[in-house]
Amino acid sequence: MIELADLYKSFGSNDVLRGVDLFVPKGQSMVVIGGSGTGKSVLLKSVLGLVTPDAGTIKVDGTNILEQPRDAFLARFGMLFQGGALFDSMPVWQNVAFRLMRGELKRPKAEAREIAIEKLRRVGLGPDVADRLPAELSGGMQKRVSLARAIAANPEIIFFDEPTTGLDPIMSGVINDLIREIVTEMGATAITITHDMTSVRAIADRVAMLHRGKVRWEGAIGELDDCGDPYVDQFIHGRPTGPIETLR
Ligand SMILES: Nc1ncnc2c1ncn2[C@@H]1O[C@H](COP(=O)(O)OP(=O)(O)OP(=O)(O)O)[C@@H](O)[C@H]1O
Repeated sequence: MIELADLYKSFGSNDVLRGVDLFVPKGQSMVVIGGSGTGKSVLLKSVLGLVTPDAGTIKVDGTNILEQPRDAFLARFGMLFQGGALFDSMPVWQNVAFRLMRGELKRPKAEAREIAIEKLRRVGLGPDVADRLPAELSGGMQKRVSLARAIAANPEIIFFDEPTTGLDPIMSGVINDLIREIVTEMGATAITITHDMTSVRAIADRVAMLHRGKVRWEGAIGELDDCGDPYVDQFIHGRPTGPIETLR
């Protein structure tokens, strides 16, 4: 369970988060939508400890993680970064096993490799991929490798940052389905940021829309289309006119 309460963050005069409240029940998949620059990444980075909020609390299973050393929390956590963020000079299996080869989760090398190969299989990649370099793979395959890395340490909490950016619609569908399957299978609590409405529908149990530094609407995916909020309605249909101001 992840609970953000009254979260504030400004950069100079730019008030990005202005009292964000968000509750993600254990084992549920929350997708955060909202226009460019509304603070979706800042929100995720706050939970990760990469950004320090100015005010508010972030509780994971009831503990305010802003007051705790972050290491214990990060060990329970997996992340699929936008763009994949693989290490070019490392073979695929070492990318997948990265966190199993150092720090708190360290395993013997042979075991780490075995886990990496098993996770690669889970995302539809054969053992032949293990010793290749990321640059030798297609974008879709790299995304699968990143997904395998995100789940390598069997995390209880997973964040997906724009998981389908740069992929063709079919590969996006494959990645969305994999994310949904894996989150369900692992019983993980997930937060995904995306602009891709197909992803939203494939991945979400619940949806939250950020607008002007607050959660404008939050509800079950089944309620999204008929939620009656004009901001949500404009966003999900991609209408250039409506209450959300746009630069033309
Ligand atoms: N480290 C930082 N220093 C200064 N400003 C920042 C920093 N990180 C984010 N911002 C600002 O915070 C605002 C929100 O950025 P953020 O990346 O969270 O938006 P987003 O909703 O994820 O957008 P997109 O959908 O385009 O990725 C932007 O105005 C951005 O310039």
